[in-house]
Amino acid sequence: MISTILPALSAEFNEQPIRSFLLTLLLIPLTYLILNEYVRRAARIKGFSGPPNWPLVGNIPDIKYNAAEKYRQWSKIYGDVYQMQLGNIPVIVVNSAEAARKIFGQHSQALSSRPVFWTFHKVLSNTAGTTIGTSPFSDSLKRRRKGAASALNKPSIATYIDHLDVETRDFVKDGFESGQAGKKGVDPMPMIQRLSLSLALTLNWGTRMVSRDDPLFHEITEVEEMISKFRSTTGNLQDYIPILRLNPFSGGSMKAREMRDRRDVYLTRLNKDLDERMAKGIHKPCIQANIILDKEASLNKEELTSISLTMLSGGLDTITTLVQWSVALLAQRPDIQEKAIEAIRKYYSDEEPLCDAQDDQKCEYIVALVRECLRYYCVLRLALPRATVKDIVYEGKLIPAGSTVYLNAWACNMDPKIWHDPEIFRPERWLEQPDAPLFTYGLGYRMCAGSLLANRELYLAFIRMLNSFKIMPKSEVDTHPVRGSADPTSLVTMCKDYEVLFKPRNEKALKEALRRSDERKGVGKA
Ligand code: HEM
Repeated sequence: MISTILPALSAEFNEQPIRSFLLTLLLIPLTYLILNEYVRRAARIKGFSGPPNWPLVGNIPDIKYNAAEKYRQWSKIYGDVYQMQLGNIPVIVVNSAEAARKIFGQHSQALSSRPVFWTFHKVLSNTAGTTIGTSPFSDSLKRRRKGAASALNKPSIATYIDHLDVETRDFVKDGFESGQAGKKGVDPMPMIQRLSLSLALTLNWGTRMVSRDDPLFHEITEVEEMISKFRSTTGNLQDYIPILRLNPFSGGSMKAREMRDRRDVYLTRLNKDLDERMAKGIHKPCIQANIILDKEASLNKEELTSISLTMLSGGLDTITTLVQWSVALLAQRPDIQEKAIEAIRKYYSDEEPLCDAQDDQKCEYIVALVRECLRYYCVLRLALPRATVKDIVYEGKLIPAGSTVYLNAWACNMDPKIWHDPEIFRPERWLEQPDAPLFTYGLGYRMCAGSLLANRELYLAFIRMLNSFKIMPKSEVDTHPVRGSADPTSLVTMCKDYEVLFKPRNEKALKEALRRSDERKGVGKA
């Protein structure tokens, strides 16, 4: 048959070259579309229903904005667990507390991997550039997780209290000074970014970020923010539509490479500075130095860099955006601030605005307030995507090894079977139901390794900020977690820019507390 078709085609080309050329131009993409459609359909996971989807792109156009909320709405039609398709890749989405417990809780090991994305893993990162949170399962990941887990467990955190003390104190001082004691509006975002970054640098490299005027502050926050965008599960079309990877001028890939190069510069500088201090014997104890000196840690250079990156980026976009949303809400809710002050007064007077840095979350209302902020402003709404390494059977249906699974932490936090009023911001719910599940840190084997540190950091920052200031709105901002999102396509949800007034509750006591604390710690020590 081919022996008759080929000569016929060849004759057609010779007789009608332009028509044949145009026809070929049309036929190639059409053939690709048909073949790809076959591949896409074959990839679907049997037995799981889900929303209808488009050829080539699947459900990408449907979930471009506020994906987690769209998934939550779909769960009302297709059930708690359904599948949708991003380009060629089918994804199982888990939307309720009960289903999350059954799938992520009972199959922890089976869900121990992360999917590999073209832009992030193949263009942006090599092993050294991949954080623990974005690494697929491997022996190297197990070693890196072990290193990070021992640096982030309870006994280790107890040794970081001095650092938490200095950084949260400087956060309050920044609010007081840049806000001119409540007279000038301030944007709290850079303040909290400095806190998070300085803590990460101290814990990891033994060096502080004293001021937000430092050019390194701008470089790291800008690059890490851009890199976080490349981790967007919907922003990079070439991740799901293989043919787009052939485009050598892809703006996404070029930008990703530029960010990788810029990140390499500051990582090399931070590592080199620490090496020099270690060689001179003047370094401060820190995670990198501990691992380098630990002969049994058996981590290679790439793995060490991966841990540094994890420590650097782990709290940078999560803690910062959470505090940004929370301060905006508190400014608009004087009633919650009053309740917080009433609860704080059981332990600290207004003469002690900085409270006690050693306080391990004894004020129950502040603990409840932090948990409610984490629930309501679940910043990583789809946690981090998981890949299965073994088959899972859920309600008689098979999720085969190698599948991608999303935990819709946002929907689980809003589960009406757990809460009768999930849409309302109400810290008291955590006093009424202290054992209720919180999904913001994920679930199972790959759950957030930094949650204990984050909780302690948030508690101290909140109690000090609330006992030092009455927070008042300076500009308007929508604090609704969906409507108010500044970039509804982003992996990490943040609110729009705004300003607040930090009015000291007792200015004299605050000045004195900051002065005494400066004296004790040595102001601005790097
Ligand atoms: C409010 C602050 C934070 C939030 C909301 C948060 C949230 C998350 C989430 C949702 C995951 C994925 C969990 C999963 O797949 O089930 C994760 C992973 C991770 N987080 Fe956090 N995180 C926060 C702060 C931190 C901090 C401060 C650190 C470290 C300094 C950290 C280190 C990690 C690490 C190492 C992982 C990867 C775990 C793994 O893949 O094995 N996180 N985080």
